[in-house]
Amino acid sequence: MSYDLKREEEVKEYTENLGIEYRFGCFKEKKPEVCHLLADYLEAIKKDYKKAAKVYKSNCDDYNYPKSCLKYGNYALMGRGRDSIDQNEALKYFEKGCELNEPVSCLHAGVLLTATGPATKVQRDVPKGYNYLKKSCDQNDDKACHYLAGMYLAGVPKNPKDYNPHNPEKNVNIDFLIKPDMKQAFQFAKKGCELGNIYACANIGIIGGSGLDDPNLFENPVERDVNTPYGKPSDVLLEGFIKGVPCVLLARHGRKHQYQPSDINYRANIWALKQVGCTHILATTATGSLIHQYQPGDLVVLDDFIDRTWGRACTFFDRTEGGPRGVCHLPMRPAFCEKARQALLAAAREHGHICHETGTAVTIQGPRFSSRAESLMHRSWGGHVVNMTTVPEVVLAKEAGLSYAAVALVTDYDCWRENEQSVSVSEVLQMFARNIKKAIDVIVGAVQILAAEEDYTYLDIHKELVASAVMLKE
Ligand SMILES: CSC[C@H]1O[C@H](OP(=O)(O)O)[C@H](O)[C@@H]1O
Ligand SMILES: Nc1ncnc2[nH]cnc12
Repeated sequence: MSYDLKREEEVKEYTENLGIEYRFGCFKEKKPEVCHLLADYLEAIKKDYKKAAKVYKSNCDDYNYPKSCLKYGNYALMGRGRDSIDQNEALKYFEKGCELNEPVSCLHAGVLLTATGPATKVQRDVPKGYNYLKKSCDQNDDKACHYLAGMYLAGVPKNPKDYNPHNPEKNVNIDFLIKPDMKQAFQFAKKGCELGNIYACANIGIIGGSGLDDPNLFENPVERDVNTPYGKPSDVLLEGFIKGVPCVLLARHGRKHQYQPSDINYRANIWALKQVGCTHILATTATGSLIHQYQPGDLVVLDDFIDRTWGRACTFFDRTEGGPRGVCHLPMRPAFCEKARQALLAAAREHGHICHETGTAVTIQGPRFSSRAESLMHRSWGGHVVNMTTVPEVVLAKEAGLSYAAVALVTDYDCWRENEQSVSVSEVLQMFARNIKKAIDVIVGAVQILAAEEDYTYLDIHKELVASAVMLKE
């Protein structure tokens, strides 16, 4: 029989019949999956939580139906369909659901057994709770993986009262049931992220340029030696957390600054960061100023570039084995991700650093600096700063569908000003060293801002743009 669900009477008749069918399947045919549907029906259509609770409970007790155990556990936790809240009763049902391999039950059992605080009525049992959480994460529950990452990140103290959440250095001598372990934390966060939990992701790649080749951004970083279809990146990746956000650090020129700008494997650098799960890249770059107003020591959040490089591999779409297929004609306006740019700017402002909102970088081939005539020409073209690395890095990050932005530190006035010495390496490095704190403040602040963002749709837009730019003739 078919129903016209636009007509009220027919909707009523349909739902009544549904109830009859479910009752029959549950009580007469004794089918646990139908009993669960009946309880859902009582809950959602009839809003009869007492009856729903009864059906979930008996379907768990008598038929061992895992989803009903989870549901009844939730009812006990919320006091729904019952006279009161009972965390221990909830735990009993979550544990049973977990033993029946229901991953969300494992998550809830694990959280109840490991949680602390005045509202907790369950006897804390961290090893047992850990096993439940691990089982849940192994069964691909993203929240359990994220929760485990948090446990390893901060460590789980034997006595929560000993723990100082505001001053982690004070915790080094306390007893831990689970010791802080960045490697484990990162692995769980990464899995949570791969399973689609954006809070576990916010995997931000940081490319440190000249002067920031080997910064001490993480406690206990984990080194990862990776390879890509395009070869090796400039150095190992350093994985760790910045204030709880999983990040990956890469030295653009290598940690010993062993690669000059045109020898950097930009493709491998970007691919490697994407490969380990980065959704964003924040980069630093030391730059010469091409205008009076941008003074040495200032920061500039780049918003455009002029490409004066040659011979650098500047696309992933070149039929490399393991790389993408097709021909990619990517629009370059805007060149940088506006969200990431705004995060850098906001972080600079928060710290009170002078930071220019926009800037066009002229990227020269190097390794030599510009001649005076070139410098004057770059000025006349509308360039604001000059460096040697933004191209093709920004282009490749965009092709990879990543959110990329760069903060430039002005280190010199290049060589266009009358009666002034030309730029030199020592000037660049000295200036960067004097201002390194600014660059670090901005990166660390932007990481926090980007990770707190709840709407990640802009990342989909980056990916869609790439997809729409590819001509596939295969
Ligand atoms: C060390 S002077 C020139 C060098 O500095 C800049 O490096 P990075 O962009 O990696 O910070 C500039 O682009 C040149 O590569
Ligand atoms: N003047 C300059 N030209 C090119 N790259 C630079 N990096 C820092 N200063 C620079």
